[in-house]
Amino acid sequence: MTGAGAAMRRVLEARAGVAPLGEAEVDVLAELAERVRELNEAVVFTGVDVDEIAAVRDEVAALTARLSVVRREHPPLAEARIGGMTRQLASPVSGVVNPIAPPVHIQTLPDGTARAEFQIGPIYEGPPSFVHGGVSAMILDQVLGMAASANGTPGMTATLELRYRRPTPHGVPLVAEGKVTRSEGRRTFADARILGPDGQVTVEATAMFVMPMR
Ligand SMILES: CCCCCCCCCCCC(=O)SCCNC(=O)CCNC(=O)[C@H](O)C(C)(C)COP(=O)(O)OP(=O)(O)OC[C@H]1O[C@@H](n2cnc3c(N)ncnc32)[C@H](O)[C@@H]1OP(=O)(O)O
Repeated sequence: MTGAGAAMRRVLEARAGVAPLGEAEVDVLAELAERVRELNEAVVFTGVDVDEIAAVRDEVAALTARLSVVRREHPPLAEARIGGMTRQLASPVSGVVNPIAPPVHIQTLPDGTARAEFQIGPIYEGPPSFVHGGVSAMILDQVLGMAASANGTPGMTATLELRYRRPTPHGVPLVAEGKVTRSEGRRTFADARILGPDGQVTVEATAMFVMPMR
């Protein structure tokens, strides 16, 4: 087997026998990830002296060693179900147990819209006081992908076109929403956007998803 479809099928088969995380485990890992997000921001913004930074560095290394005593072979794609959708716990965008995820909690509505109300912290800054354009793209890709999945036509992102209309501020409430516009065979097209706190569109996106065959 070759291609993305075959590769993903192989991985899914390998993971098929792995028990999903229980809710208690998800909850405590999500709390740990939240503490690490706070740590990430503290690292970026700390003003303590060099000796204190070195001491914290060593403590963090010791904590990493403790967690690594037992290591999973695959990221936890726990199949806890919310609103009929599989939760991607380790997603770098929406995964609650992934400390590099903002995270953005995306819900799918009965009309097929994927929607998230979220806030981006200052460590995702690109231009001063605004969200990095790549971070906006990442969030929109995930929203679009979830809309495609909710439509019953999931796929790999084949194209993603962004139009940055206005800068997206960080540290304020934002909304991302997307919906499938049409589906043709293995191809699904969807539109999405990010809205600022004033309700104005900051970024628009159009994507095409292709369900891989090979
Ligand atoms: C579970 C909970 C929630 C889940 C929610 C999940 C959300 C996840 C969101 C993030 C998703 C990602 O990051 S995905 C990762 C980033 N994307 C990738 O890595 C994709 C890499 N590319 C690929 O693997 C491949 O190129 C594919 C799968 C896109 C297409 O390969 P393929 O399966 O062989 O398809 P192929 O026969 O070539 O093409 C099929 C049809 O689509 C057209 N087509 C294919 N690619 C393109 C293209 N880039 N631009 C235009 N058209 C294209 C072809 O012309 C053809 O049209 P016709 O001849 O039929 O007319």
